[in-house]
Parts: sequence; C-alpha cells; structure tokens
Amino acid sequence: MRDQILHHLTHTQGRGPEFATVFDWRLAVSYTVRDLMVGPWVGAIRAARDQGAKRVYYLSMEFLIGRILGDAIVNLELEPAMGRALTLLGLDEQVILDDEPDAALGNGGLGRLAACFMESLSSLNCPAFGYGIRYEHGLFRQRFEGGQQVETPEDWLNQPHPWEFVRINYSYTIGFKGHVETVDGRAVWQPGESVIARAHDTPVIGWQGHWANSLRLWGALPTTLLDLKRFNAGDHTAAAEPEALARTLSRVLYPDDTTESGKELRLKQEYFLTSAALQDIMARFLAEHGDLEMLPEKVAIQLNDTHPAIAGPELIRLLMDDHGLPFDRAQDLARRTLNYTNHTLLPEALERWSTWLMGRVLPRHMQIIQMIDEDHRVTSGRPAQVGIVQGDQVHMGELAFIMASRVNGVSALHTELVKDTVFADLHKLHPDRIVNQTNGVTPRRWLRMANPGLTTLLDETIGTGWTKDLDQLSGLEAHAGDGAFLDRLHAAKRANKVALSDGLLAGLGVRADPDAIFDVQVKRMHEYKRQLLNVLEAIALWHRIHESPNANWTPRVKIFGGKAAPGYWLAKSVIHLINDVAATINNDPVTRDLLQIAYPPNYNVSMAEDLIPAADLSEQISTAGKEASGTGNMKFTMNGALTIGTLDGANVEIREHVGPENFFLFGLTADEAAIEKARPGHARAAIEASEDMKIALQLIAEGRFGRAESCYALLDRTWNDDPFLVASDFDAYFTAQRAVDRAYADRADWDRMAALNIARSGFFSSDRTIRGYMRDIWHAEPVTPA
Ligand SMILES: CCc1ccc([C@H](C)CC(=O)N[C@@H]2O[C@H](CO)[C@@H](O)[C@H](O)[C@H]2O)cc1
Repeated sequence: MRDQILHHLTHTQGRGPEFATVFDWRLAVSYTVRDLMVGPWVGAIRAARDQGAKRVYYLSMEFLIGRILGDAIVNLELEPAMGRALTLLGLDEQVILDDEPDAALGNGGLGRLAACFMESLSSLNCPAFGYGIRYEHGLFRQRFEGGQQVETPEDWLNQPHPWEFVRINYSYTIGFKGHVETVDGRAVWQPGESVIARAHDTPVIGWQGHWANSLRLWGALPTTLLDLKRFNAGDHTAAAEPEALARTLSRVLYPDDTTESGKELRLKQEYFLTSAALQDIMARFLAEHGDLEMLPEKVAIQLNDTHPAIAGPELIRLLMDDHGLPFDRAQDLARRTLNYTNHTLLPEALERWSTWLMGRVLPRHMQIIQMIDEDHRVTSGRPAQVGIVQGDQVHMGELAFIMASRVNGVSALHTELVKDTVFADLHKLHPDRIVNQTNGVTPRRWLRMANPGLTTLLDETIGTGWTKDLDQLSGLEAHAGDGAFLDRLHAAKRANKVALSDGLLAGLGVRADPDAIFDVQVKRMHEYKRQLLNVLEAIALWHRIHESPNANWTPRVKIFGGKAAPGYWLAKSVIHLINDVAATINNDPVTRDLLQIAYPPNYNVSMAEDLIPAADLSEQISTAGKEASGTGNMKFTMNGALTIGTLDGANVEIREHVGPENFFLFGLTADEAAIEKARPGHARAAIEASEDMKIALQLIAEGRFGRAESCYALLDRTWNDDPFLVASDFDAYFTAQRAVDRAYADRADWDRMAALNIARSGFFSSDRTIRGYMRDIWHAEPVTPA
C-alpha cells in the first residue's frame, strides 16, 4: 500500500515526497484506492451485460455524496493496512481525509437518500446507474455574520477530482425551444437551441468491494465552441457566449428544498438530466436487446420526486418520433418502465410549470403531455378536477403518477397521507399503484465509517456480519443488561463527545461538557421542522434555571446545524434568533455550566459524520404530518442516540421498532394537528395557556437576546398564525424534555435504552429499503460477477 501511494505521488502527481502538499498526498492515496475499485467496477459492467441482466436507473437532480475516500477505504476493507501505510509515510490519516471537499450536489434528505441508495445498490450487487447533473457549484457554503446566514458559492471542482472518469464517447445533444413540424404525418421537433451533455462517471463501490455501479453525472458543453467571427471582430465576450450559455445548465444546484423555483433554467436543468439519461438508457438497451417491446423487462427507471418527471413525455417522444411507435404502444412501454417516489406533501414543493413556459421550452413535450392527459381522461373516467393540465399549469405530480407503474411514499405514515391527500383522486382510480418503501440509510458510512469506536465494540460483541446484514444488531439485546458492555458503550459515546467538544471549543469557543446531554437538531432550516420550538424550549429552560438555580438540573448542550434556502427569510430569522440566544445564554454566569448552545456553520455530510456519533438526544420534532420520513432520525438511532419526537414520518416506525419505552414521544398526531390547525385562534389560546412559552416570547420581545425588531415578524406570526403549531405542542415538548433530564440522570438506564435503540435499528438500513424496491417495484435481481 505504501509503495502504491508513493508510485502515484511520483507518477500521477509528479511530486517528490519532500515537496508534496497534503493535497498531493490525498490525491496519491485516492488514486491508490481508486485502482482497487476499477476491477469490481469493470467486472460488474461486464457481468450485467453478459448475463443480460435487468438494470435499475435512478434519476435524481441531487446526489448528496459528501466525501468518497473514507467510504471507499471502509467498503474495500483497507483498514488497518491504510492506517499503517500512512503512518509509515509519516502522514496523519484524518488530515488526509479532511482535505477532501464534500461533493455537495444536493440540498438535504432527498439528495442524501439517493447517495445511500447508490451505495446499497452496489452492496447488493444490483446492476444500476445513478444519473444526475455534474454541478460546478454544489450547495452554497454557509457562514454567519452577526448571527445571520451569509451564502458563498461552493467550489468543489476548483481542484482535480480524483473519483471521476470523463466519458467523451457518451455525449448527447439536448434540444430546447424551437417548434414542431409534421412531416409525412410524423411530428418532427426542430429545437431552437441545443447543448451537449457529456458523461462523467464515478464508481460507487459496495461493501467488501464485490461490485461497483456507476454514478453518471452530466456536464453541459456548447454545441458550437467559440464564435471565431465575433472573436476576431474583437467582441470577445460575445464570442464566448455559446460556451457560457451552455455551461449555465450545469453551473449550480438550486438551493431550494421545499419551494419550487418556477425558473426556466431549473426546467431546462431537469430536461437536460432526463433527456441525456434516457438517450443513454435507450442506446445501451438497443445495443443489447434490439426489440423495444422488451424495454420494461430489462429497464426499471426510478424518478426521485417530480424533478425528472418530464421523463414520461421524453420516453414517449423517443419511442414515437425516433422509433416510429404509435402513441399508445409508446405510452404503455414507458409506463411499465417508469416509477415515481414522492418525498413531500408540502404544497409549495409540488412542481407546477406554466403551460406557456413548458410550451416554449419544450414544445413537443407539451403536445405529448396533452396527449397523455387526454388519454387518461378518456380511459380512466376520472372526475373533471383531476388532470395533469389544470388551468394554465402543468402539474408534474399528476404527470409522474399517471406515467408510472408504481408510486411510493417514503414512510408508512407518509404513504397513507399521500393516498388520503395529494393523490386521493388518482389513488381511487388506481388503487394498487401506491406502495410504501420506508427510507433507510447505509450502515457503512453512517456507522462503520462515522463511528469507529462503536464499530469496534459491535465487532467484538456480535462479530462483523451486521455491516452487511444490519438485522444482526439484534444480537445486542442479550447484552443490554450487561454492565461491562454498557460501560464500553458509554465510553465509546463519551469519546465521540470529547472529540466534538474539543471541536466546538476550538471552532466556536463553546464549552461543551462531555458529561452533559448532547441534544442535537441537524437538518435543513424549515418552519415545519420546528427549530423554533427547540430554541423557545431552551429559553424557557434558561428562565426556569434562573428561577431555581439550585434545583437538580441536568446539564445540557443544545447543538443546531442547518442551512436555510437563501430566499427563505423566515427560516433565516430563526437562525438569527438561535445565534442571538446562544450568545446571551452561553455567557450567563448563572447558567453556563448547565446550558450551552452551539450552532456550527455550514452543516453538511462530513459534519453530520462528526456530530451524529456524539449525540445523546436526537431532535425529530416536526409538526406531525409534515416530515415525509426523515433519515437523520435513523442515523441517530443506530448510533445510540435516543429520540425526542412526534408521531411523524419514520419516527412512527422507529418508535415501533425500538419500543415506546425507549423513545420520548410528545405532541399532536397528524390527525389532531389538522384539527388544531383549523381551530381559529389556536396560536394565541395555546400561548396564553403556557406560562413557559409566554415568558420565552416575552423575553425575546424585550430584547434579552439582542435587537428584538429582527424577530418581530417571527413573534407576530407565532402569536397570530403559528401554522406549524409550535405553541400547541410547546408544553408537551417541555414536559418531554424534563423526562429526558430525569432519564439521563440514571446513566445505566440511559445506556441500556441506547443499547436497545442500536439493537433494534436494523430495519432502517437502506439495504432493506433497496430490497423492497427490487422486489415490489423494479422486479430486479442481484447479479453475481463472473
Ligand atoms: C423543487 C424544489 C424542491 C427540491 C427538493 C425537494 C425535496 C423533495 C425535499 C426533500 O428533501 N424531502 C425530504 O426527502 C427525504 C427523503 O425521502 C425525507 O426523508 C424527508 O422527510 C423529506 O423532507 C422538494 C422541492
């Protein structure tokens, strides 16, 4: 291993060890590890082709990958050899790993789920491709100025990226705009502008390196390079315009994770990804199988939310306009090939494009959408209010549903809500189309890699089989009463807390006592996720401590992490409030040893890998009925944190699996919340009824945490609207937090509950989820390499 690294340092990096930077060493190590991935990768591609296997294609506008080197070292089981080789070279492994930028090609849950799914598909030897966009700039960097979020462009590609292979032979022309002509009865689309989509492949290695699938990311290139005439005429910028225009398509990720932008560029990005993917899928299929009627047997496509929903019309266009199939044949083949996952019920997140914009950017697709809509109206006998084109809006959810053979929600509760709300009418018309596939997360990255201390204890207690088969964690049940085991579990958690505490002190100047409760809420900032409820509880607790400073308080460190979409000012005012409250409370001589608040900026995948293993308490406090599933909740549970949460999303299933006695439940259920929300004046009534909440709001209004005026809008909305029922759930939440205090004070009992949470988290592996998709949706089988 050492020699291989030195080989790449010299021959790939062109550096002598004495001149090498951390970057050079990291590249040398990365190429050394990459060499070990290429074999299983080429083998997998060959095996799938030779065995005529059915392939899965995962289309997603987001892949929140994070760093790759550490994950590859774990999946190829290169530890401890890599550690020894780096020591021999006088290098610190963590320094090398931390030098890699995150591939932040996603916003949050949806993007990270896609990354976990790719790793599980490889770990299960399921032939698959992930298709996405190679954004030059991923999710923005977050920093705080005066406690307020400031965004700066993320720039992961400002240095060579060792994990991608440019595939110039996989380039496709993507058309936009223009008009549609009819030539001998067939529609011919004459695009007004076009770009090239070029493939960049990254191998995704599975557990134990038996198999690797491809993540194929499309980068945009101009069809015409430089306009030489203009250049020679001295109009240099104009000459470069074609290039600039084209690259805009894959320039930057839209940072919204709940509100559709409605922007033309976003629609063009969605079509760019989808058309390139479908052209590539068809080319591979036709090269191997020739007969289009076999398409659904050999190809299963999953649409990650509505963002690639234009895939329905695009596949029909390719089958009709390029292959001459009649509409109904084309539609039938497309529907039997496509599947759609819904990830949100929030109305503002459901994509609707104006018929004007769709007709202008994609004139042929607008025609096909109307054909699909008309055919569905006729064949389904649906009521008038159901349809894809409603007024001057194209509803992408309805399009995805109507063009899919299976539609799934991402948790049991969410799937029921999808049937009862957003797709109630379509569900009645197609009662067997909606199925549930509860989310999962990969235990390789989120346990074996992120938490080596706990991993060692697990391996020594139940063997290493859990990494491939997470249900084997149930073997811990037998040890949950064993003091020695619990002491080692406690020690592993405490070591992670000490490491985090050092980081918080160095980075933020926050003193986090490793024996305090590490109470963590990390996720995108959004009102429905109720970070506001959490900080209001902190203020009420602070006030209570002041009232009775000598009471037996359990020390607590509240840790927040999360970005707000740049245009989401209300979420930004919650960030501002949290930072202002932290500044006051952390320096309060009366309470500082009992309560500290930390909000490290720029929460991302790598920070999650440091925070989650150090957590005692996982905050999953969304308004019931709003969080489709959550996946952070699963990561915390398998790392031994206890959950305080509502009956929302996958919290429901986590509580069922770990046992209600090992879960701190509070709050209204989804049905109760719907009723409460409709109750006029529910906010004011609830606040008036809660002394603690009233005082908390009062302290903010009095300016105890800095300039009150920056919170007026927030205060006003909470008193008079409170759409996510912060007030209605406040007292229940406060009471549950006091129960947490009491439980944590009994260390052995807390550790036992933590052990049971780990032991019963096997269900939440993304391997179980992917097996569900393979069985119920894709009808795909694993392939054994030759
Ligand atoms: C068009 C703008 C936009 C972009 C992204 C999204 C995503 C669907 C938002 C998202 O990430 N949803 C989350 O998906 C996770 C994976 O299924 C779930 O666990 C979370 O509950 C859900 O909020 C909506 C709208």
